[in-house]
Amino acid sequence: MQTKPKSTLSSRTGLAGCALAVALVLDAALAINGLVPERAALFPNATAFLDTLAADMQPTGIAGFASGIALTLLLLLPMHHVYRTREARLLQERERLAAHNAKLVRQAASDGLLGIANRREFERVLKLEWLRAARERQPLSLLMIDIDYFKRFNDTYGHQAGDTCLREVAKVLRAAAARPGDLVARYGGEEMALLMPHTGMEGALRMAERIHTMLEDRALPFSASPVAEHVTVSIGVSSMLPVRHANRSVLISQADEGLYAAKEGGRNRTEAVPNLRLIAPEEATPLQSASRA
Ligand SMILES: Nc1nc2c(ncn2[C@@H]2O[C@H](COP(=O)(O)OP(=O)(O)OP(=O)(O)O)[C@@H](O)[C@H]2O)c(=O)[nH]1
Repeated sequence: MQTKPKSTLSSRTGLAGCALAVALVLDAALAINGLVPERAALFPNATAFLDTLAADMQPTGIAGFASGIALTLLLLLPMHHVYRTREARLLQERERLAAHNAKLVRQAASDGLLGIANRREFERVLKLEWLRAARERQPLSLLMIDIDYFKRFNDTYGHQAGDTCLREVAKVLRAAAARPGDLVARYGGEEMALLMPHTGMEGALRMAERIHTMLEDRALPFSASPVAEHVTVSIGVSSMLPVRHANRSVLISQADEGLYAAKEGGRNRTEAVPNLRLIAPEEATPLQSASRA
């Protein structure tokens, strides 16, 4: 004896699916037989096939509908898998390109030999920091650092040793300038620059002294140097309170002047030309006026 299937959601859905399938098949059969009779004569086998299919669909019921679902899933699952795999591959590729792009940006901004910022990056950051300092009414300082008698160093030890020396000095500068906003850059040849936002003349002079001390401790041998047994540098310092529309190149030219004075004064030393106050007096806060007095 046959038991009646329980009226569950799945059996009702199965029946609905079956009814839909039958309806579709009958509709197709009617279309061939009724709507286009002259053409139906050309497809007697098709009509017979549809009749058989419609007849077959009825007794199979839920099983027919389930197998339809299974067939659909069998087709959809591999498609889903292909889609997910392709999506994962695209994500990987996007991450790889982003990393490569970041590397290119870093390379474009840094000096290939020393691994510090290059001149172009220095100019870019100087512009930003100048405007920021003007907006925030904060001092901006710059050290221009030049290795003493570097031509003689190259002549004595060779160019490769000269390159190593440059790298070591750059390392010392990076170690000395520990604040996140500080920027160490190769300004040209054996001349390097250290830009220090939020730093006044006093802090800049302290930083210069720290560099001399660290180089003394590092003691890179330079027996042919007329000023010491080790590699030394001369440093020019400039520090100012920028205003937005003033020419920022004055920060560089003042540091250059200081550097020239340090060289003239015997090298292995720091010189600073008097602080040029670029901030307009009416813009200064009482605190700044006091610190500048
Ligand atoms: N090895 C090496 N040498 C460089 C590099 N860039 C510049 N130089 C050398 O640095 C030297 C700079 O010499 P000068 O400008 O005459 O100055 P100096 O000999 O350091 O003398 P003072 O600065 O007056 O103490 C030159 O011999 C350049 O060839 C570099 O990337 N590698």
